[in-house]
Amino acid sequence: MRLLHVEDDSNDLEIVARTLKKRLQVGELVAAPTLAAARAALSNGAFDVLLLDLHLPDGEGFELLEQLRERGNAIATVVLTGDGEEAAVRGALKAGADEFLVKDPGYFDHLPEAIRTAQRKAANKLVESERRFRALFERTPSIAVQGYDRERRVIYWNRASEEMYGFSAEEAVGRRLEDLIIPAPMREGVVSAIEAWLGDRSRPVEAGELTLKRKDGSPTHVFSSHVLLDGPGGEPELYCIDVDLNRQKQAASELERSEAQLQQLAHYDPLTGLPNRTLALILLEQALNHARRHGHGVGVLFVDLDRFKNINDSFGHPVGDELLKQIAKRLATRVRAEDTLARLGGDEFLHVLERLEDPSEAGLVAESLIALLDMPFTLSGGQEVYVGTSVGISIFPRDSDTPVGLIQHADAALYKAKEDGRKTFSYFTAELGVAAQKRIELETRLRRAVEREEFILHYQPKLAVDGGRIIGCEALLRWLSPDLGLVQPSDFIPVAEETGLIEAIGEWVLRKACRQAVQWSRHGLPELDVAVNLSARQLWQAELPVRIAGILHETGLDPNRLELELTESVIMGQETLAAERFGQLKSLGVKLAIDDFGTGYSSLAYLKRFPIDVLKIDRSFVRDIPDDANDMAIAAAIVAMARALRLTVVAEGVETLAQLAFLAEKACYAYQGYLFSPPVPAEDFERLLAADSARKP
Ligand SMILES: Nc1nc2c(ncn2[C@@H]2O[C@H](COP(=O)(O)O[C@H]3[C@@H](O)[C@H](n4cnc5c(=O)[nH]c(N)nc54)O[C@@H]3COP(=O)(O)O)[C@@H](O)[C@H]2O)c(=O)[nH]1
Repeated sequence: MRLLHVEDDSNDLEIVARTLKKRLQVGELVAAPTLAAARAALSNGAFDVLLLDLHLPDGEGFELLEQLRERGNAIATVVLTGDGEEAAVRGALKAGADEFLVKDPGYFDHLPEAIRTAQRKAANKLVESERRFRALFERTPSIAVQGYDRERRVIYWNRASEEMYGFSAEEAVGRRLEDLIIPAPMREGVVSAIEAWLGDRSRPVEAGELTLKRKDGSPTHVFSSHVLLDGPGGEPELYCIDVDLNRQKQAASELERSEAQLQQLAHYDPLTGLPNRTLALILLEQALNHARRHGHGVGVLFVDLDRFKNINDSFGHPVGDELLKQIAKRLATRVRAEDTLARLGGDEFLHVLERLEDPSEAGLVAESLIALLDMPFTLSGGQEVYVGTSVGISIFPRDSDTPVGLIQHADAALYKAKEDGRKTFSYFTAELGVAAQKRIELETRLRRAVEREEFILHYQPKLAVDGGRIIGCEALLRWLSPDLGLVQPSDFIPVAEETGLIEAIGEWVLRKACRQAVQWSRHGLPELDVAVNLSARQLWQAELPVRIAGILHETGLDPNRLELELTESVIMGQETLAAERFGQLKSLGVKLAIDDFGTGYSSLAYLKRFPIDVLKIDRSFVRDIPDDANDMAIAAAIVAMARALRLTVVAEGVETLAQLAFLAEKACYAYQGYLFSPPVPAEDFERLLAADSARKP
């Protein structure tokens, strides 16, 4: 056993030496009267036991304990203290001492026992800390720890090192560092840096990024840190701690990728790849700033597809998506490098024209976009579909100087373009702004009206031209608004259509009319047909047939007594889809009527394609009978055509006896109009019906 006794009292040194030689197997006992002497002794060789007086002429014993701890030196240490130095003892034990002995008069006698206890504790501590650190090093993933002896031979190689460098611990232990993982050009430098460190501990090998090599020769990027420790017997051991930068770089690039993905999702429409509304607003803001600096205009084109919803509802969303992609691609062919094309959502696109010299340029672009989308699209299923386009235009700085304002105004102009008959464009005007504001207010009120069911139905009788008996009625919607009073359908149905509220309202109308017809029958009145108007949006609702079937079932109305009125314009340009939808409705057993006939195609071939039961002559052809020969000819032709096709023909808007006489002469089957009665509330209609049924045949 080698023992170092650090003590400045020569008397004590002598007695301790004598005592220990007698009672312990001490091979060598080195006395150090100062801390400096102790440090020198420790650097010249390893000791098994340290006896340390805490108060020395050149400092406190704690300093030595700290130094030993830093170097990982595990000498069994007994501190020698004066009486009453409990705090110092606690500090020494904390700093790494294993045992203490108070220097009272007989303390020499207790020294051997204290040394043995310290040795036992130090050994246990070593075993325990070794176990902990081994487990830690072994289990830490992606931190490779390797230990090397003075000759740079591997003495320790943890699991992460196996993974990082490809050598198993078995393969690595005993081999030199430079032969394992150091690329040839670095070898000399690494060896000399380590040699220098071993020779002078104040010149450590710097930590840093290195490119080392794996077993298969491939490079690996690591951040390498190094420590020099005293091994058993005081031999230096070099430990390298390498962090895998490949993984970190991979993680960093994954993070970058996710961030880019997030950016993409936040700013681009995933379907078309075009900028979305958020990015469109940002780009428009930039365009406005640029325009302000250079004193030119910006055109904002709100592009909206006509009847896209029909395609979505009829062919399904995947087909709708495919079409939108094709539309986006086609639109993109007209976008100049400095301009922006964005998808705002649904079937709405935004085209921003920068460097606008004159507002008329925006109109020219709008015209070309409308023509571009007017050409058919061929879907992957082979279907050829047509979509019309309408465009609303606003101009910076004339109409607004904010992105939101410009988009809102372009939207208001779009509304006007749609009103003007679609496939057209319209510029924003101040009057449109007022109209748009009014529309928004109406929309808010209408939403409330749906929730509160502020609607009622009026019924207009349909009469046989021959004999004048009531053969049916048309249910016509009215809105009893608490703020606006009685609102006519022409004042709110377009907004209900635009906003989709018509779907809920239309369902209410159907249910109410069917229920009413059943109620009249229950009151003993004749069983009449009841006609209900269906809007375009309702017709293309995918679930419409199921809904109607449900209402018929729920109310108990014979399907044959329900007549669905559709205008010609709903069908125009959508003949294939319409034929399919009409077939579905017909299979429910209901009747189908074409309303406002004569205002659209009005062709025989077209009529033959659809399973129609009733033709209604638009009142514009009836109004000027008997003064307008042309209208009379048209009305007569429609009656003849309907009869040839065995369709029931009904003339609308009959106000005079002359009109009725004309219709009778042409053998028109039925009529409705103010001549007999305007649309009236259910109770009034019931009275009309009761009076009619009381009439003699
Ligand atoms: N989708 C739905 N649309 C509906 C519903 N209810 C009505 N409507 C649509 O509103 C349009 C206007 O309806 P309304 O103001 O009720 O006008 C009807 C009659 O009052 C009017 N009429 C009837 N006879 C005469 C007449 O002799 N002279 C004259 N000037 N007007 C008359 O015609 C309208 C009925 O027309 P039609 O529907 O074409 O048969 C209306 O056109 C509906 O489209 C609804 O529930 N859903």
